[in-house]
Amino acid sequence: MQHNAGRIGLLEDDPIMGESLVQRLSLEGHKVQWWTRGEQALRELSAHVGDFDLVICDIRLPDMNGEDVFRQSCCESSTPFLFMSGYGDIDQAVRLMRSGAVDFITKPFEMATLLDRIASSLRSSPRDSLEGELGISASMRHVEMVLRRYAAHTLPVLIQGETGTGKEICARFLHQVSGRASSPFMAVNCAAIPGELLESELFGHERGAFTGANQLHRGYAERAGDGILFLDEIGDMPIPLQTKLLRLIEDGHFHRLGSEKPIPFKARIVCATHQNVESEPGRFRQDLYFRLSALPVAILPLRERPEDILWLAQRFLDEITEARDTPVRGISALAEDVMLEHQWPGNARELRNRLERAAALSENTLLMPIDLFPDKRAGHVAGSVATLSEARDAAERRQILRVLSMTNGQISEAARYLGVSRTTLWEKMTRFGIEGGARSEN
Ligand SMILES: Nc1ncnc2c1ncn2[C@@H]1O[C@H](COP(=O)(O)OP(=O)(O)OP(=O)(O)O)[C@@H](O)[C@H]1O
Repeated sequence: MQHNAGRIGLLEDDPIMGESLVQRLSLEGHKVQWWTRGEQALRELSAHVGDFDLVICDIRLPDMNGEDVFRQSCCESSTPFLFMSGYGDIDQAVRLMRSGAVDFITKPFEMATLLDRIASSLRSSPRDSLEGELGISASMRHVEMVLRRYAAHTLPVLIQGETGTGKEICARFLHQVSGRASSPFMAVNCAAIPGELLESELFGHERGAFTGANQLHRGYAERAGDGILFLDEIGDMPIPLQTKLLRLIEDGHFHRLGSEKPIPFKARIVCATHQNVESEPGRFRQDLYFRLSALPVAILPLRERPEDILWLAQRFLDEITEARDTPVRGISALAEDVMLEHQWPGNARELRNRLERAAALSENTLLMPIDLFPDKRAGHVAGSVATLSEARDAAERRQILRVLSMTNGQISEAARYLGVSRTTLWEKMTRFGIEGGARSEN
C-alpha cells in the first residue's frame, strides 16, 4: 500500500510507545510532532491551525481525555484524528468515529496496520478527495470520505436514503476501497425474497431440512466468506429473522437450517434502508438497529444535491452509448435545463432509466426535453408565468450547476469560467440553494 507522507501530531504519554512511533513514522517520511499531555497538544494545534494533516491520539492521557482534546480542537480546526484505544474503549471509539474522528485502532496493534490506517486516513482527508467518485456535491463527497474512513473496520454500516439514491452503489464502493475488495460482495434484497424463504436463503440449509430441501444449500452468509454481506431493504426483514441476525452478530457464527453445527461468520455486514427503522420499534428490533447502525451513512435525495444531476447524467450516458448502438451523443442545453428543474422522485435510478429509454428511442444526436420527459408537456403551465427576475435567477442557477458539473464541483475553477469572484459564486450558490454554497472551502 502506498504511504503519503504528511505532517502528523502524536499525542501519546507512554515514553516507550511514543518514541518508537516517532522513529517509525519519521522513517516512513512523515514529519512528526510528539506531545505527551493533552493541554500541550491543544495549545500547539490552536497555534498552528491547518498545519497538521493528522493527529494520532491516545485516549487515556495524564491530564485529560483524548476525547476532550478532539472535541476542543474541533472548534478551531478540522484536523482529522486517528485514535488509539485500549480494549475497553471500543464504545467510546465508535462514538468518536460517529462524531467525526477519522479512524481508531485498538491497542496492541501491528505497526504495519497502523501505517496502513495512517495512509488511508491521509487519503480520506478532504483535500485529497477532490475527484469525487460518487458525486461532486458536498454531501456526496462527505459520504465518500466517510465510507473511506469506515473501510478499514469490521463494524456494521447502515446506509439510509430514499429509494434509488445510490445506497447499493455506496455499499459497493465501500467494498472496493476496503481490504475485502477481492472477496465476495453478496447482495440480498430482503424485500424481494418471501419471508418464509429468506431464512434458508440467508443461512442455507442441510439436505432434508424441510420438505423440498433435496440438497445442501449454502446461504448468502456463508457464500459472503470474508467479504461483504449487503442486506438491502433491511426494514422489511421479518422479526423472527431479525432475532437470528442479532444472534449471528453477537455470537459470530450461525447454523444452516437442519444443522446444529456452528459456521463462523467472517463477512462484514452492510445494510441499507429507505425507511426510518429507528422509529419503528414494533416492526424493527431496536437492539438490532443499535448494532447495525454502529457506523451510519445518510444519502440525500438527488433534488437536494442538484450539482450531481448533470454529472451523473454524463456518467450514465457514457455507459449507455458505450454499451449500445444509439445515435445519441449528448444532452442539449434545453434538456439540461429541464433536468435541473425536475424533482427526481426516483432519484438516480429515475435519471438512469430516463436516459436509457431516451437513448433507445431517440433519433437525435443531442437529447431534447421531449426525449427525456415525454410525460411532461412542453411550454408553460397556465397561470405560472415567471417574472423577469425569476427567469434570470433560474437561468443563472442552471448555468452555475452546468459549470460546476463541468469542473467536477471545483468552485474556484467554476468561478473563473463564469467570470465572477469565488465569493460572488458562493453567495449565489447559497441564494439558489446549491448545497456547495454552504461549504467554506474546496
Ligand atoms: N453515485 C452514483 N454513481 C453512479 N451510479 C449511481 C450513483 N448513484 C446511483 N447510481 C445508479 O442509480 C441506480 C440506483 O442506484 P442503487 O441501486 O445503488 O440505489 P438504491 O438506493 O440502493 O436503491 P433502492 O432503494 O431501490 O435499493 C443504479 O443504476 C446505480 O448504478
